[in-house]
Amino acid sequence: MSTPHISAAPGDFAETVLMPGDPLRAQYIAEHFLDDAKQVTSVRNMFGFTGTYKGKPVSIMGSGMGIPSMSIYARELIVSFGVKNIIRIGTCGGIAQDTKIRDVIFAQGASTDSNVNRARISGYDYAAIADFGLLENGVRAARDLGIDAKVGNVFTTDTFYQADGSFYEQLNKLGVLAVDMETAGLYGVAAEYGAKAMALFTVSDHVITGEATPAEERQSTFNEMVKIALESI
Ligand SMILES: O=P(O)(O)O[C@H]1O[C@H](CO)[C@@H](O)[C@H]1O
Ligand SMILES: O=c1cc[nH]c(=O)[nH]1
Repeated sequence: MSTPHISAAPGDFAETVLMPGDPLRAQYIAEHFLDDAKQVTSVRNMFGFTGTYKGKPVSIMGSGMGIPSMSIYARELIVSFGVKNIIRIGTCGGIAQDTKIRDVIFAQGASTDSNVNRARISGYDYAAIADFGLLENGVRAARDLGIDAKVGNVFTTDTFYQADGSFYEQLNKLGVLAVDMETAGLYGVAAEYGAKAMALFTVSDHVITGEATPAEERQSTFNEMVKIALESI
């Protein structure tokens, strides 16, 4: 079976798919964390893999950057490949003062400057939220691993390079923890097509203080988040 953006056979994807933005991270996770991983799609180099983690089937696939890219893959995975749970594992920019680089953040809800969710309900605001069960399992897995993760509202933006940095101060005043570029779209697609979704991130940089994770540390902090996501399944 093929969709415009995924070339795989029926049954090639597990019911649960972990989605980092970067397809090479998907490959890294498949190679380092899964048993018996096999590549199931590579259209546009958006690699997808299926294997097992502690005996449980799981797939990993890149989402690309931004709501449009994530929405295409999430919709095709759910509607055409029977995927039931999508867990985004990404990086984010910290906003809240007590959000530090390397922290792990769970997106309980995702506000956005995108119009995609309003378009789903006649122009009204839609509260894009994580599936509670996936969120609960994720937070529990983090606790069990001794990782002090934060849980709260994030902001999904279409604009990585904001014209006016004071925008982040407004988000900060409203208690928004961090910024990413896919989560509100993922939560909307999952709701529309009857699947479950949840997102967690590693803070790679702080958009107010300018602090950033040194390149050599990015992999190890990223690994912690992957472990949380896999243990939560
Ligand atoms: O690390 P990923 O998952 O790609 O996530 C973040 O990084 C990208 C921007 O650099 C955006 O996709 C943003 O959401
Ligand atoms: O979307 C993102 C991800 C990381 N850092 C940012 O500033 N934005």
